[in-house]
Amino acid sequence: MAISAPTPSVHRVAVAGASGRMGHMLIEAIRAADDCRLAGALDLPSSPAIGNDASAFLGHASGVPVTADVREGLSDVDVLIDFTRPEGTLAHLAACRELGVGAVIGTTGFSDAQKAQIAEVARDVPIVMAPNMSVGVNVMLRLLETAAQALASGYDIEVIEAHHRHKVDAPSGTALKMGEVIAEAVGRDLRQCAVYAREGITGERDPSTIGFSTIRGGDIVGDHTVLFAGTGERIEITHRSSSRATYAQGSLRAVRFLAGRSSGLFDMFDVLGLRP
Ligand SMILES: NC(=O)C1=CN([C@@H]2O[C@H](COP(=O)(O)OP(=O)(O)OC[C@H]3O[C@@H](n4cnc5c(N)ncnc54)[C@H](OP(=O)(O)O)[C@@H]3O)[C@@H](O)[C@H]2O)C=CC1
Ligand SMILES: O=C(O)C1=N[C@H](C(=O)O)C[C@H](O)C1
Repeated sequence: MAISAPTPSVHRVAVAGASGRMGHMLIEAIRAADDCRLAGALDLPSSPAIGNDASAFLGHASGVPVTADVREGLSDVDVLIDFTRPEGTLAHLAACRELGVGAVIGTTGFSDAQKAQIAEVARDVPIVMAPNMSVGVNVMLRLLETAAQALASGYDIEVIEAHHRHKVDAPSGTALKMGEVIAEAVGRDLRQCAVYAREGITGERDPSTIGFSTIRGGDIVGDHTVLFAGTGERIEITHRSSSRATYAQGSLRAVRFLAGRSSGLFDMFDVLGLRP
């Protein structure tokens, strides 16, 4: 990890997916932060927000128009925060690489090949990527490691997640990360042991599996429970988000973390000092 430019006092931040649920939350959080300034706002050409002031929804003028021109949107920027879709994030990252702009990636649903492309871009620009930017979820990931090591045999492990009706990927990126952390802690390979659906005559549960259940409905912001079900007892570890503000605040912590870094792929364990 190379150290380059001095840490700027005000971080110039662009937001991709500027009119999405997280885009709005991020623009609001940037406005409230003394050390960050909105410096770019990207959205799809089909978005009705194109050409409007990015903060118009707050009844405020930031002076930053929403644009579909990625290079224009990144022309005066230190870090891009991207909560969009995998194909959008990858297109934005190509421009970040060209322009030397860092990235905070919250988008979920990447394939392994797409994750490898992101790692490749991180050789040239600094990137924080995490399926969940909240402090609580990242602390829960550490708790899960401990619990899974202690409960590796005799306990059936199930990951249950619930999200709003608009979510397009399943299981959530957070649920998958929880599965990965648990699988590693108990010495299994998630690609071999994950069970994503059950229907019909499934047979008895294979104790080496990690099961996933997905609920979609209403305006649920994001709930994750990991169940360790033994004989005569069960442990449930749950995180519930009641506001997207935690994701936005975590993203701004990631922006600050990237200042002065010139390359490397990091996650929220690095940002929050939770790396073992
Ligand atoms: N890491 C974390 O902490 C969190 C991660 N997420 C993840 O962030 C992502 C976005 O979530 P959310 O804000 O709820 O979603 P929304 O659908 O509300 O917002 C997505 C935004 O991205 C735009 N967009 C869609 N496709 C593309 C594309 N191909 N290229 C560029 N822009 C695109 C949308 O434009 P349009 O509306 O015009 O389609 C919209 O502005 C999801 O992957 C979600 O799982 C969400 C919350 C927390
Ligand atoms: O789409 C969402 O809303 C969320 N997505 C992330 C995920 O897939 O884990 C994080 C959070 O749960 C909200």
